[in-house]
Amino acid sequence: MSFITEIKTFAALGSGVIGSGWVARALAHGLDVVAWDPAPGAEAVLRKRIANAWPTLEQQGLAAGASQQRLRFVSTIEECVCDADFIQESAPERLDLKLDLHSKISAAAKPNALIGSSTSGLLPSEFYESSTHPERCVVGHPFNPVYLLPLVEIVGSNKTAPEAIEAAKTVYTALGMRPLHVRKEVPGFIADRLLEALWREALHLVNDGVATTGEIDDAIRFGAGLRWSFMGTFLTYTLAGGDAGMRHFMAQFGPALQLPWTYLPAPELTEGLIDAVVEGTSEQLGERSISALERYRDDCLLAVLEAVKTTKAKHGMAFSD
Ligand SMILES: NC(=O)C1=CN([C@@H]2O[C@H](COP(=O)(O)OP(=O)(O)OC[C@H]3O[C@@H](n4cnc5c(N)ncnc54)[C@H](O)[C@@H]3O)[C@@H](O)[C@H]2O)C=CC1
Ligand SMILES: C[N+](C)(C)CC(=O)CC(=O)[O-]
Repeated sequence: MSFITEIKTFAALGSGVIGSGWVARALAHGLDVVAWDPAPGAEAVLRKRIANAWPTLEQQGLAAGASQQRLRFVSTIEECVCDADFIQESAPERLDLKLDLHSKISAAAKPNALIGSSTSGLLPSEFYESSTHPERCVVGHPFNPVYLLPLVEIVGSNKTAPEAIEAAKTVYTALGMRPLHVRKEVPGFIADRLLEALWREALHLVNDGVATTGEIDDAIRFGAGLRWSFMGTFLTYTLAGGDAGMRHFMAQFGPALQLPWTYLPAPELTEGLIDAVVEGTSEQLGERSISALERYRDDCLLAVLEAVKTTKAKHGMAFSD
């Protein structure tokens, strides 16, 4: 089985937060992009989002021929996918919607064009159930902002060909990403399972009046958040065990896992909790607009990515090591 891995035309279905991020990444990599989104006014919103991200992408370095003008917005699913070499769906997270959409996308697509879904947690065996040529269908779960963060989790369904996983790795790598194959099809995959555990505990802390949303964000951004950009929890805790390493760490801190530090089940999403979270984050946002905050986030991420890259190079490591 062979799949297209030399991509000239990238199709994006759904152009919200994530779909627009894919479009920006693909355009910055010098591809032609065809996009479709059924919402009224979606094209204008998409072009505005791309324009907001473009200065960051220019700073990072555009591929030869990269241009915002190479985006074509079309009015049907079929027009969007029929000539595409690679297809990425970023539609709302609803099983019924994705099932229907993928049966239409896959019927109109070239049979050897890979199809990726941005889903954060739906299972590909379920929503690719009625797809044509399901052997080329995968999840390609990205992280926001898609045009800067390299991680993409690749998850196959029970019908995905192993060659399609390898081909998807090739395509996403060519788009400047760092693919991670999630070998078991589990809800939340790897990354969201971790992020959700943190998010759930954060909501408990707000709900219990222990901390405000700003204080919790401070606890992340001045501590573990800084080291997470270059070292994961397992290696970090190996260092926390001193010269004796992880075995000593487990002996010293393992028993704390039995203490009631975490709640595990999520708190009930009462109106009170929702208000506390919305009010807390509005205060954190202050007078800044969402696009100003996006530009600020992008500048910080560029600086962190550059610093990590330079430092890894000093240690003889590639960025993806
Ligand atoms: N927002 C996030 O942080 C992340 C979201 N994802 C995943 O990306 C996907 C999209 O999420 P967002 O971009 O956040 O949502 P969004 O709400 O920002 O965008 C969804 C877009 O899909 C469009 N849409 C509505 N019906 C559609 C249909 N039938 N076909 C195609 N498009 C349709 C909407 O008009 C909207 O523009 C979801 O599967 C989500 O789980 C993945 C990673 C992160
Ligand atoms: C909130 N979310 C589950 C949609 C988040 C993601 O899937 C990844 C991210 O960008 O944090």
